[in-house]
Amino acid sequence: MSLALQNQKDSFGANRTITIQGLNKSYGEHSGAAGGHIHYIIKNVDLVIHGGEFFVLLGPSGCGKSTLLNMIAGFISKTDGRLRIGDAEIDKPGRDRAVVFQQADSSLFPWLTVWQNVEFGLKMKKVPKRERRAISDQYIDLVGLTGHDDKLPRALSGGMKQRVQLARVLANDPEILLMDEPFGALDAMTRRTMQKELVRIWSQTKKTVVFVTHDIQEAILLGGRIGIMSQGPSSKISHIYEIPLDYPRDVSAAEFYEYYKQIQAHFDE
Ligand SMILES: Nc1ncnc2c1ncn2[C@@H]1O[C@H](COP(=O)(O)OP(=O)(O)OP(=O)(O)O)[C@@H](O)[C@H]1O
Repeated sequence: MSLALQNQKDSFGANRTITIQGLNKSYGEHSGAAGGHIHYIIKNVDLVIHGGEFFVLLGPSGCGKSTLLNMIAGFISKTDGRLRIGDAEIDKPGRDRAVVFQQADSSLFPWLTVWQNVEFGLKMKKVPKRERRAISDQYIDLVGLTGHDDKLPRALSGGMKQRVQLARVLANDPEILLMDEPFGALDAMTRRTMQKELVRIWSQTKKTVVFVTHDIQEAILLGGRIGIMSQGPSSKISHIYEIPLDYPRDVSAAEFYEYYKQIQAHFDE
């Protein structure tokens, strides 16, 4: 492991803990027969995500997973409650967090090559060119894109673009990676490859990962813990499953299927 990655690995700890207490999000106030009520998207969310853990938010479509992730990102303001990283209350985006979106296309600059996209944030931070190149090369290598440095995004497959997005985010060295169904637009085989790669990258960098999905199998493949969000409105974390299986995980293993059945039954209740 390179020195830069080792340093990142050594630097995580309690200051990266995400603590959420009584968090509410509502949009607007609507009149009702009883004289008015507030429409809550999420209500009374309590959750602690530890520094360095791989935490999955799993729930049905529209329950509020992206809303919660975007609140942690600082893109969406809370209505009330507490949301902290370490001791700091979150009320805006910060360099400690980065978001990986489902559509890599909308986050990459089409006129920049792979390595220019990856080094972009470093350039904005005025990191010297030689250092930028070294850091970019390191992350291009980490995501398995060595040899594709000079290609433009239009010459890449969907999976490769998602790797570029990941390398760019990692090059900025955020402490927390917020991933919103990042593999949702990929075909099944590429998706499986990317899931394996993400586990490998996470185990090397030990970033805190908060990963949103509505796919139970993906949640069990990736998550150290899985927080189940209830159907909205007024969604909350209804249960947390610990998944103590070793990585890489085998979807055909009996233990894997046991977790699948338990979680499926949770949604069928
Ligand atoms: N700006 C907004 N104003 C009003 N309602 C909103 C706004 N943004 C999101 N919502 C509502 O909040 C709810 C939760 O949306 P969100 O995108 O967080 O769900 P999700 O679980 O991520 O869904 P999916 O899995 O389909 O992406 C939805 O009912 C949505 O219509």
